[in-house]
Amino acid sequence: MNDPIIPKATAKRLPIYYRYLKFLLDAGKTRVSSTELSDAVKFDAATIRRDFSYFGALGKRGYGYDVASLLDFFSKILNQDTLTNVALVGLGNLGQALLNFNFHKNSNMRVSAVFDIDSTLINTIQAGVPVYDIADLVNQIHDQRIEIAILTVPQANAQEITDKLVEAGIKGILNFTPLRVTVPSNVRVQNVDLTNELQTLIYFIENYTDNEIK
Ligand SMILES: NC(=O)c1ccc[n+]([C@@H]2O[C@H](COP(=O)([O-])OP(=O)(O)OC[C@H]3O[C@@H](n4cnc5c(N)ncnc54)[C@H](O)[C@@H]3O)[C@@H](O)[C@H]2O)c1
Repeated sequence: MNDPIIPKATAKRLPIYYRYLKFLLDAGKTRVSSTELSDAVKFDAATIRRDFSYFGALGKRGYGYDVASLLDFFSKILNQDTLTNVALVGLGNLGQALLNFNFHKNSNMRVSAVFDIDSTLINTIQAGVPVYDIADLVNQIHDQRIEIAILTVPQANAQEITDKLVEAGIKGILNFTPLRVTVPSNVRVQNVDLTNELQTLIYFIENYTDNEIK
């Protein structure tokens, strides 16, 4: 299926909509209004209506949105129907935490291969996932057809490992290292920086009084 081209900000809100709609469905709710959704997910109702309109999902006045069909639609866009195997590179403090978490709330993606240079970790199974020598990265990722990697190595090794991931055919990298890695245009990098997030939160708390924050 060809995904519709949607604004990045809308795409970022999709998993949040998805989680809440799943919660509603599990709770036996069949429909939801944009106002109810707005209260739950804390985006204003107009934003939600605009977001949904990108998918051709138009709520009916006095009825709202049909939960099951929205969920079905979002799950296709978010690829929830197919299992996504993810590689984790760097099994230190942060890598261990992510591996133990292993996206259990979302049964459609999981870390299925770990890579490290530490000989005490290589060829062991950690949290049910095999740990490979970093020297095998290109071969393993290629053979296992893994397209997404989480990068939790020291900053000094980040670019070198990124280059190997690109060589192996990775399409997306969730980069936790502070380095803004360089990749070719066909590879997407999503940077995660908890310090930034915390600073942003502090800024909003100090500068805004209510929930006008998007
Ligand atoms: N984004 C954030 O909010 C955030 C938070 C904490 C840490 N970090 C970053 O995440 C990274 C990991 O942090 P940490 O505290 O887990 O570090 P760590 O030192 O505990 O772990 C690093 C791991 O990478 C492995 N490693 C080292 N060189 C490697 C290589 N060439 N190939 C494969 N594996 C290699 C090490 O053996 C170790 O297991 C760092 O870059 C750190 O700055 C980011």
